This record gives sequence, C-alpha cells and structure tokens, in this order.
Amino acid sequence: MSAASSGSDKRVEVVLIYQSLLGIYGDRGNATVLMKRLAWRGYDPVLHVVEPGDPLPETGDVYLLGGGEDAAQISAVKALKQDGSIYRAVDRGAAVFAVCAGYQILGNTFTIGDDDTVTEGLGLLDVTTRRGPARAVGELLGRWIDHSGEEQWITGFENHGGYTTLGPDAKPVTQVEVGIGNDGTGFDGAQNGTVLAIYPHGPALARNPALADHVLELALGTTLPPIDRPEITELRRQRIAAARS
Ligand SMILES: NC(=O)CC[C@H](N)C(=O)O
Repeated sequence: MSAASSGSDKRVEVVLIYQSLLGIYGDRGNATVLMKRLAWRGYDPVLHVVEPGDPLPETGDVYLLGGGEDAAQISAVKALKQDGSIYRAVDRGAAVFAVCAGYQILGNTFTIGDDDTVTEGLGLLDVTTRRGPARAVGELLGRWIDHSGEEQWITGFENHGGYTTLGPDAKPVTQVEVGIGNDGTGFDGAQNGTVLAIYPHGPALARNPALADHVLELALGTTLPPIDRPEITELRRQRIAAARS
C-alpha cells in the first residue's frame, strides 16, 4: 500500500499541477513516465491533471510541478497557497517532484527577471532563488548517488535565469559535471525528505529512470524491483555522450 494514500493496495495517484502555467517545457512527460513505470510493475496508476481554481486531490501519492515563464510562476505559487493541499500532502508523506520554475516555487523566496521584487515561495524546500549573472541554457550532466549507494548520471536540458542557493535544511541532488545547475557552484537540485527538485527538463524522468523510481519509492515508502529496458539504456548512453561532447 502506498505510504501517502489509504486506497487499494495497487492504486497510486499522480497529480500533474497547472499545465496552463507550468507546462511549456514538456515536463508533463514526467507524469507519463511515472504512470508507465507503475503500470509495468502491476500498480494501478491514476493521473489527475489539475488547473488553477480546481482543488488538488487530497489523496495524491506524487505531485508534479514543471517549468514555466516568470510571470506564470507567481500565479502558480498564489494558487497553490490558496489551495493549501500541497502542504497537507507533504505532511502525510506524499512525494513532490519539481523542475525549474516548479523548483523555485517550492523554495522560500524567488525573484523573477530583472525585477528585484521578492516573491514568497511555498517554503517546502530551504532554498532561495535570485537572478544569476547569465542565463543557464544547455545540457546538464550530474552525478547522483542512489539509495543503494550506486553512482548514477542524471542528464537533462537546463534553461533558467534564476540561480538557487541552498539553506542548511536542503541537500543537493547531483554534483554537476556539465552545466550550471543551481548557481554555478557545482551542484544541482535540492531535496528535503519526500520533496525533491532539480533544474533539468528532458523530461528528466524519461532520461533518468532511476530518478523516476526514486520518486516513486519516496511516495510509496517501499523499494521497487528494477526494470530493464534496452531502449532506455540506449537513450541514456546517447544523452550522456552528447552532454560530454
Ligand atoms: N525553465 C524554467 O522553468 C524557467 C524558470 C524561471 N522562469 C527562470 O528563468 O529561472
């Protein structure tokens, strides 16, 4: 049974948040990947696609936030605060996986564009974001150590003007080999418990199945059996080589 919801043993609810605001970088694919990997393992995945004004389901196991335009971020954070259920979701152990604008929204504060006005984030990750010296655009490759201590390589495409600094309650996700990541000082992403965020798109969970399974394991509170798909292994080989070239 999932750690977060009390439904049937095999039902797992994935919540895709605000595509109209946070849907311009193709991060919707992260939901597709989670649904597929759950189904391959015999789970019964259910996808909720929620727009601003609609209540987020209170029974979600995984909540997904994607990349978006500067102004849309502010609308998204307002709507999520008004809704409030993402806080309750984290309190009951649901997982949150966020990318780029979604990452910044989860933090304590962010500024957008050339404007120094500080917007309060959701405060679910101990990070702050300010505009950096140059927009980070290009392939990102980062070293990630999974829960069994195995080295993995996370690849994706980053495209952000905000630079993110971690506070003491957030730990970085990867050590950057190629790209800028959080703020150009060698790390990407932040995690605190079941809340995990990174900069790269891709969609990131399509490029990085081990990370997809990690997000599911955070949500389900269990270890999942590996899935061996040669086409995914080949895609990863190509993307990692391209990032290093
Ligand atoms: N790719 C994105 O989501 C961009 C996030 C944010 N608007 C920035 O430029 O930093």
